[in-house]
Amino acid sequence: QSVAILGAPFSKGQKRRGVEHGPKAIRDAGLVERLSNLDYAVHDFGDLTFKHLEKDEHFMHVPFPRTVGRANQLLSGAVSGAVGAGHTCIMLGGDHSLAIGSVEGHAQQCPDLCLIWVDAHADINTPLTSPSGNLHGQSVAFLLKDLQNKMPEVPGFSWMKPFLSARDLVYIGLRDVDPGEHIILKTLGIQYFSMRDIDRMGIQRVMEVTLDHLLARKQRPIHLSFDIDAFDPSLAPATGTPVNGGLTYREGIYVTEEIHNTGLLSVMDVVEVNPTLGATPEAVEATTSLAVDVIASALGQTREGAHINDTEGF
Ligand SMILES: N[C@@H](CCCCC(O)O)C(=O)O
Ligand SMILES: [Mn+2]
Ligand SMILES: [Mn+2]
Ligand SMILES: [Mn+2]
Repeated sequence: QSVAILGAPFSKGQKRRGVEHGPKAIRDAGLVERLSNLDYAVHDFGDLTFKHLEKDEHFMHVPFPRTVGRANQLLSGAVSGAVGAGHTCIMLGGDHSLAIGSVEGHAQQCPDLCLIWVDAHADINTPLTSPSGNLHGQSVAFLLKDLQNKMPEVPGFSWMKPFLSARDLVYIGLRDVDPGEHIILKTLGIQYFSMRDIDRMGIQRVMEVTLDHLLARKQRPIHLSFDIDAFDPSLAPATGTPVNGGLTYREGIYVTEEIHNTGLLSVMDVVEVNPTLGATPEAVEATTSLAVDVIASALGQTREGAHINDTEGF
């Protein structure tokens, strides 16, 4: 069992400073040690170096399209390489625009992958529907084949083409969806579980239906794209777009335990941790240690404990 850690210190998918410090903050919360204790061979590939392109005019109201596109092209190669080398890959953001490169690179190795998007937001705006222009709210639109007749050619993204089918995607945690996103979710018939659905069904049933929807026909690699703002802001305050009424700690851990138990997790993104946005050092620490907890849970840490055969003293 080997896990590769890839840091992606990148923030240009949105306008707030600080999210580029996410990878270091998550590492400083003890990620490598926690994973080593789980019996993984941990390969920390360090942080990617992203170039800020000089001339990078807006595309419509979309800022930094070429910088974001280039960053994702670089990340795609790194994720493809890590997966190709046989590692389970943990991508540390950085803002959620990084999922474009992460999922694309994963799909180069695993074209039949399925995507579980855990987030308060759908991140499925096109440049034409986006209220902000920020690319971290448009990531999924760049991945979906079903949206291509609705997507303009955005400068910086000519290196990729959409590969994902709407039926291979499930959302968990939605509670702040724009009108343009809602019509896309409905029109494409995308399977989603909003916070209301979680309230009605309970997280156990949500995971049952999610994994059945994605895996019943055929077992295949899972890409888990986990936006820390899926959690309630009381648990993850140090993030750029907090929304009240999010996942409890136990719901988030249950999601990752169930994904681990499929044995199919191949790449996990953990994004939108912004250590400069915590009101106190304790708020930052709560957010970064939560990120480490969900990664450890996705990689097999269990709440009931675990042992190896010749456990000490028994
Ligand atoms: N839907 C909003 C907010 C996106 C939030 C991005 C990330 O935190 O999920 C937008 O498109 O600007
Ligand atoms: Mn900074
Ligand atoms: Mn997101
Ligand atoms: Mn979000």
